[in-house]
Amino acid sequence: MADFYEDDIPELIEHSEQEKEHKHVPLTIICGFLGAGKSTLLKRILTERHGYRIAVIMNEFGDTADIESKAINVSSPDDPEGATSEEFLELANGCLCCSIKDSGAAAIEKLMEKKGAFDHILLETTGLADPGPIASMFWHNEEFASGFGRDIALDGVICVVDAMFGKQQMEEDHSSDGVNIGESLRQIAGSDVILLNKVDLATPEQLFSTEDLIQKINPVSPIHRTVRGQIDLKHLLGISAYTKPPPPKEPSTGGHIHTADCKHDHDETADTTGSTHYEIRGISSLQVSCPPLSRAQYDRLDEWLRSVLWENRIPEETSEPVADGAPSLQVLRCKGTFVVDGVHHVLQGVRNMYDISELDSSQTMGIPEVGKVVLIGKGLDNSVRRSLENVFN
Ligand SMILES: Nc1nc2c(ncn2[C@@H]2O[C@H](COP(=O)(O)OP(=O)(O)OP(=O)(O)O)[C@@H](O)[C@H]2O)c(=O)[nH]1
Repeated sequence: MADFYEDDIPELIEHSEQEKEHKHVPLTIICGFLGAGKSTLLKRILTERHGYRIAVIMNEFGDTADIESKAINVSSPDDPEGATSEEFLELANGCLCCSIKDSGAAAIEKLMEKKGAFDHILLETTGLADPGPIASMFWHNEEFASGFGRDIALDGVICVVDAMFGKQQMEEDHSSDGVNIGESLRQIAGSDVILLNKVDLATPEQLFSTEDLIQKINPVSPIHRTVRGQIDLKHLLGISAYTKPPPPKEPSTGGHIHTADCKHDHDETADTTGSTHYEIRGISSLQVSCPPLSRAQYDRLDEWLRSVLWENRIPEETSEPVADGAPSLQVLRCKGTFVVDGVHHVLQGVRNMYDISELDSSQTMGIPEVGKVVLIGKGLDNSVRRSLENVFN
């Protein structure tokens, strides 16, 4: 799959009224660390009675050369051995299992011919570690959206993390050398929900320290502790992560709230504005409070985002800072909510695409006037934080 950074600068997307009314099938991407429990989660979804009609695509996506055939034996009364699950298999619980030896795009095209037989698509990205390019494809890719993709809407990205080995996997990620961002870190950064799975095998200290690390990388996405992927599907499906404001941060299941009394490390700096900055192995996250904005400040914020997301530089810098051939400032994911002239807005971004939409008053209950902007990526140091804060001054 082509590197998104090599593509031309995209246009900010405008949505027509007709497009807004078009009924889409939501799609959820599942990524996760090796052996973390992705297949176990999918098998559970395919075999349990949950009342959802879900189509699951189990395949390596986007790689037509060497497609991994994923052996999940899904049995049903008609097919006790799961022998025919390599094509389409309609299961007793209403799920549609789609495990075809074909490119992911073709699989989805075939699936969409059965539109109406299911109401949600789950896509497992087995061999493809970084969910970002796939999320970009389903989210506002004009070329894709003019084909069968126009019937699909990206609902969210889920990352399954091994509670026992996840921290070690992140710390040993060899590609996180300061220039390239490690794959496991990209998965955490690009996800909207994180399942900390296999908690039955981990010690309380392992759970806390792994959650702590995940939160440093991605401070906005909820973390749920699971055993064999057991979780109410309402936390995974229908979350509208790309249209709704980021959820208020809840403590992970298990209830660990970070305080000054914590025994484990918090490599974070906080200032009086409520901004926080975390950094680990080449990837960092930046969270900046956003006061109610005037129209002029909003325009400045839009300009700032274009500079950072499209040109990999803050406006104060005249050229893109480069480290060993790669931009030293790169944003993988951004989210935000803020008020402009009394109207709530939501910012969503995947790599260098972003979208700012207005919320109507029915959606703004409980959302505070003081908003926030969260960026996750590389090179998000104090100069970036100060530059963003200047926009609000
Ligand atoms: N004890 C325990 N074992 C689990 C849990 N979840 C999954 N497993 C086991 O862990 C192993 C790996 O699980 P999979 O679901 O195959 O993991 P995966 O992420 O699909 O693996 P890859 O596709 O190879 O990356 C299997 O033997 C599962 O039975 C859990 O919560 N607790």
